[in-house]
Amino acid sequence: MTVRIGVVGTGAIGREHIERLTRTISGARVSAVADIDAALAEKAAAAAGGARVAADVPELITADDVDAVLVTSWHAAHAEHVLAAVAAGKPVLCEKPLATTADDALRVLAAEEAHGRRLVQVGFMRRFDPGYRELRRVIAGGGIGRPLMMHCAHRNRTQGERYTTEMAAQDTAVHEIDAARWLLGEEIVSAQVIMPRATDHRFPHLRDPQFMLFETAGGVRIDLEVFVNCQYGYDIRCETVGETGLVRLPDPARAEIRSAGRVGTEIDQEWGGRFAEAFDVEVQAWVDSVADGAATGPSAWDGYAATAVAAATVEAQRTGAVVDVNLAPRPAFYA
Ligand SMILES: NC(=O)C1=CN([C@@H]2O[C@H](COP(=O)(O)OP(=O)(O)OC[C@H]3O[C@@H](n4cnc5c(N)ncnc54)[C@H](O)[C@@H]3O)[C@@H](O)[C@H]2O)C=CC1
Ligand SMILES: O=C1[C@@H](O)[C@H](O)[C@@H](O)[C@H](O)[C@H]1O
Repeated sequence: MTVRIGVVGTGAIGREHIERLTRTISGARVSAVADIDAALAEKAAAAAGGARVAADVPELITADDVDAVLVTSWHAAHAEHVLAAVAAGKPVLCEKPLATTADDALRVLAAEEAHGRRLVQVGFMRRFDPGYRELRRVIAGGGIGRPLMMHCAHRNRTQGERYTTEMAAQDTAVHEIDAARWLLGEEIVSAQVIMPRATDHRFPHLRDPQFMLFETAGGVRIDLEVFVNCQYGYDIRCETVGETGLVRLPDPARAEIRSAGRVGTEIDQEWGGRFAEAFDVEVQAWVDSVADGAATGPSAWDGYAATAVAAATVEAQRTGAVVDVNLAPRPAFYA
């Protein structure tokens, strides 16, 4: 079976996923695309080798030539697009975040549960990265004893003018929020944000960098530096300290260069390069799950829990206080 995919949003990651689906992934093809920017949609359709441009998003989602939906629109539109896919009974891979408010994410949970079968996978691709998988194996296997603390950093080279202070939580930190929940097997119960001196290399409206502090239900403390205009590259760090040792995310394997009196390796510049393998594995697993008729991977519950923590982090940015995260009870459907 070839899964026919409709892509909503043909910006940066939409185009990367279209190329991936067209050249790398087996068992799928992009049959239709939609974007509010018609010129971008036309270009993406051509790159997909003959996909059509849908009249609009609802037409794409309900079309007969679309078996499954890939949502790569802006974060604030995700919940609406996922709800439309669930209403049409179609599997959907939604780039993170699932939503920007906990209430919107809860609407997705309710709709999926009413449908009666899992349809939603959220694009937390770190769960498919070999380094993160190794971290999880070591922690779950007791290799560092009981985890106590986690130190993380999420650095982007630069961010454009559209990027806001809130997005540091909703769009950027949400990766580490999900990864911490997944690595530790515990929910996050509070968030706090401390603002260091701001870099001059940013648009004036943005607070950058930010220190975020989280606590899990079991008392693990997590510190996360989000610095999205660090200038030097795309740098993702994660170290978990346990009672008997620590485990640290490896840098991706890169050849060692010795030249001009120095020894070193190249630093990735963008997310697309750093997580290329993880994206390939993630999207292939999603396509396979659609063909098998049984959703796997990060669920709508994971999307909701991460959104709720990110929303508390946005409140903490504004107030400077420690903000509690009060998750709704986890439905048996997501056990
Ligand atoms: N997993 C990861 O590492 C990454 C995830 N993302 C996520 O992917 C999403 C898209 O990010 P980018 O591609 O960087 O943004 P982008 O701005 O380059 O592309 C988004 C596209 O969606 C379109 N769009 C927005 N709202 C729409 C609507 N209501 N209907 C139809 N089209 C709409 C825009 O016109 C634009 O072409 C974001 O949620 C972001 O968080 C982005 C980059 C990396
Ligand atoms: O998901 C991503 C972007 O949306 C986000 O804006 C960046 O900060 C992240 O590094 C990238 O992985």
